[in-house]
Amino acid sequence: MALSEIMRILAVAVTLAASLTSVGPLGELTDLAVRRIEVADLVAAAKFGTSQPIDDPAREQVVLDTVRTKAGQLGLDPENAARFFRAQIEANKLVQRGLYARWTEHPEEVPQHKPDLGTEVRPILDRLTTDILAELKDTEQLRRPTLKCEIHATIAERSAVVLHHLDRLHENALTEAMTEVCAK
Ligand SMILES: O=C(O)C(=O)C[C@]1(C(=O)O)C=C[C@@H](O)C=C1
Repeated sequence: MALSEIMRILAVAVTLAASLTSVGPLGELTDLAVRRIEVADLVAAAKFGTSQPIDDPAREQVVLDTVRTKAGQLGLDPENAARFFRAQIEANKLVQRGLYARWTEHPEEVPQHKPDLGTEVRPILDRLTTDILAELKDTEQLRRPTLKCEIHATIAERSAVVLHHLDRLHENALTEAMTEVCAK
């Protein structure tokens, strides 16, 4: 097979992989939870080796207040939305703690680039808040405490682990993040 042919097939494969979402009606919401978990790596990189603690209750309050306000504007139950985001925050902290432990033991794995929390990382989390709320709205009818929802959540979560090549730390964080998905 000619090299140009191989390159063409590779390009198609990469495009397909990039456009894939996790499986089922909760796939997109699950992928957004994964993105938020992956941003935890940046949060950890920003904070590690500084005096800024992993737990920042004031920032959590800001995140959750924003969630309640925007959820209300979308016609979502503000407290349910806040509960979902509390799980996202717990998942984020789980990753940060895991990476701190890893980097303390293996300092050579500490990222070279230290992003700025305020100007680089939190704006990404803020954009994800908007995207996640829109997806919570889109999946509102399905997300009830039913077996059907639990099955879709499990399918989406399992496929996300494979699709995004999550290691055990990020897989555990995703499980944490999805605890409230069917608890409408
Ligand atoms: O913004 C931070 O400092 C974070 O660590 C992120 C985050 C979050 O998930 O939104 C997680 C833990 C903190 O307590 C506050 C917020």
